[in-house]
Amino acid sequence: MTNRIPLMAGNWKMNLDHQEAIATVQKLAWTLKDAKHDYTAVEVVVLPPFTDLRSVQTLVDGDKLDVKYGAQDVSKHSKGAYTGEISATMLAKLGVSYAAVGHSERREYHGETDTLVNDKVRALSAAGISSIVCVGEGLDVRKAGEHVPYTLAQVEAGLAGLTDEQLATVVIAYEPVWAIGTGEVATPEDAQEVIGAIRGKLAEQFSQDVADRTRILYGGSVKSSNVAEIMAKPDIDGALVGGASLDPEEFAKIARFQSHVG
Ligand SMILES: O=C(CO)COP(=O)(O)O
Repeated sequence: MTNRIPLMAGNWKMNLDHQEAIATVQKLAWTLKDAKHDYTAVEVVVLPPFTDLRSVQTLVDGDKLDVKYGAQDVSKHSKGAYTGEISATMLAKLGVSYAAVGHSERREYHGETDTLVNDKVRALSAAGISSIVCVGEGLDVRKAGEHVPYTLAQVEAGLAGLTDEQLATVVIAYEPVWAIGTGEVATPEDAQEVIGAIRGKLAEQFSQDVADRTRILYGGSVKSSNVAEIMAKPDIDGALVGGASLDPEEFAKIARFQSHVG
């Protein structure tokens, strides 16, 4: 038995300003309260744009909400002349619990590499923030049947040289690029194949203990209608949800996936 607590994280991407963020998190928290959601059984996290974080913090602290929040990216640098960057310590000061790193959109549009991902994980760990390290193959790689080795290489390089202490703050999200925002969800079997392989890789690269305790999420067109079958797979510990997380009632249903299981 493992004690990996399922994690449902909503990546808002570049959507919802700080006022919309307040309304959305309020609605999410109320919906989950009505459903008597047990946050110790399924952790619920939102990843709003940076400009929303202070407002979300004020709401969460003021109303003592159990919803956690995080960032979609972070700088590898700790401070200084890095125009436009946001440091892990700045995020920690805003009560941020998680930050995504290496999202495929950042890899594609901002040239983010596995080496940079590795530096960002280190910076976040030093600030006490959990990384959600995103990996996953594009359609060409999938078609070539290379999706497992491709994704495992991202894991290997992204986490290279990390200590047990640094790994303790890492969550991995497997997001096949062809399933992001396309409505084309990987089958639960596809997701389990790669996520199971990632867990095997963690055992080989680090230890069985690290493999057993690290949470690995699936991301790519997750909705309330498909989350339960994805979560039924043994190695899948949660979901990184894009579009569907912008609707707080839909995202609450995703977090309540167990109530859909027979
Ligand atoms: O990229 C994603 C989450 O990080 C997935 O996005 P969608 O859920 O919109 O496919």
